Amino acid sequence: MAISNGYLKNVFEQVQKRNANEPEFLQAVEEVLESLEPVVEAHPEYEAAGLIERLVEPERVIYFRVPWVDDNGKTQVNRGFRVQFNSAIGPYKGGLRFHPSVYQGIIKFLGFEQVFKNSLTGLPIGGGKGGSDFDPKGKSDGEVMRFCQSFMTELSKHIGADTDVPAGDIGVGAREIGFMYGQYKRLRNEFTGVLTGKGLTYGGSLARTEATGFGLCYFTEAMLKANGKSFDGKTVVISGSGNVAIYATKKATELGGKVVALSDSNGYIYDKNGIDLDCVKQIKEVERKRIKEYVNTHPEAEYHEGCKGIWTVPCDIALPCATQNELDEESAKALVANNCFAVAEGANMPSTPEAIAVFQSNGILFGPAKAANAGGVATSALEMSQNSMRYSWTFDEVDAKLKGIMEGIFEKCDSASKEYGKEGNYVMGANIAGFQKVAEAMMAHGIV
Ligand SMILES: NC(=O)C1=CN([C@@H]2O[C@H](COP(=O)(O)OP(=O)(O)OC[C@H]3O[C@@H](n4cnc5c(N)ncnc54)[C@H](O)[C@@H]3O)[C@@H](O)[C@H]2O)C=CC1
Ligand SMILES: O=C(O)CCC(=O)C(=O)O
Repeated sequence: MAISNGYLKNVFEQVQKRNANEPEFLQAVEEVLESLEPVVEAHPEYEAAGLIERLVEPERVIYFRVPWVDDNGKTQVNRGFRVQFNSAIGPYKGGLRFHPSVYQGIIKFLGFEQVFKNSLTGLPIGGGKGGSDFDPKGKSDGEVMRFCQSFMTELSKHIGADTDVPAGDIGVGAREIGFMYGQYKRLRNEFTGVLTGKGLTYGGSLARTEATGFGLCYFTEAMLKANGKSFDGKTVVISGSGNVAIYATKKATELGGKVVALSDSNGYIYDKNGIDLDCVKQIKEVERKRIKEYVNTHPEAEYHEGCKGIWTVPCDIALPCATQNELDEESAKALVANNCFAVAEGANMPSTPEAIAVFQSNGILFGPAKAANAGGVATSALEMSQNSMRYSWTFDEVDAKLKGIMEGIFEKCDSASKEYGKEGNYVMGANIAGFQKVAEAMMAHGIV
């Protein structure tokens, strides 16, 4: 599909010119603008207000030096970013990613997607994202701490509980959030909900750790139910083995599915008996080792080098939970050939546009990331609410709210797809439903 509406086409050409070296950002913008054609045609006032031109431009991009000293006494310098994309409906909200592949284009694509995702949750949160090209892999706890302290020393000038509330993403888990929170508190002398994903002893929410993976399964369950299907007795393949993949595995199993494969950036494991999640958690969360360790204690399982091969494992339901563009056209065709009937994205933008086209033309139920993985940020917003109230809900209370939010998101995607004559196209549904609230707020605020 290409953009045919003249106004949107012009805007996209301008975006291409201005961001020529940021292919991931262009990919994310193009998909949204394609979806918005019927909405923009129904609302000529958006063009008059330059709404789409403003929507594709971040409100603010912060780029900073992060110097730190390694265990050998050598000074290292990384790049830090925070993209405050859109605050029309609430304070900027979105994770921080620490990975060597991070550059401005990755953070901009993530920040842009976050705007629509956060809107879909129905909660008052705007969109932002940040991170660094720092690689926590192979670093000591002391090195990670010194990096996090340096990163927060600059970031603290730009964030706040009512301004911008970062959280985790790839490479940023409980350890990193703890170090950053400690530094923020020390610099500002404030105990405040400035980060989410915090530890339970200092303001974190129960169920935030599980939320993205659980939420993905709640969304998928709602999508399956609306189409007369369920997880029960189904074979499931999940890529990644980090926070999202681990808790998606847990919930998919609780819902009756059998998860037979997981991966990391080196390769994938296949266990026909169903993945032993305690073993994966020990390898990934405690020992911080590679997924191939799994076969040492599970000789009946297989390990294969290279992460792309995971999509050739026969399954009914596929949940990509690793990283952007990990599932390409060839992988999508392999899933179709093996009779996979549903794909839902736990990672951000894991399927290439060509892969999505394969799913859609083969009638595969497809839950796009903005909708399907919104459970993490939704629960972060619940953490913000609990921090403001100086109160903590129980695990079951948070989990029940999360489930309700994910079912609500599916409903929004489904009804927007129907309203615009594209029933079952949840990509369009998510983009349109996420856009509507942001657009109305931006129109109300005038040209800002
Ligand atoms: N943590 C959260 O709450 C949320 C995360 N996400 C997205 O979910 C994805 C995963 O994030 P987390 O689980 O939080 O990160 P994580 O750092 O806990 O885990 C990432 C996992 O993906 C693996 N990985 C990285 N590149 C890979 C590749 N090319 N092939 C296979 N595996 C690969 C890593 O080895 C690691 O196991 C990312 O796209 C992130 O943006 C989306 C919504 C919320
Ligand atoms: O919990 C959050 O604020 C952010 C989660 C996130 O980074 C995401 O939704 O991609």
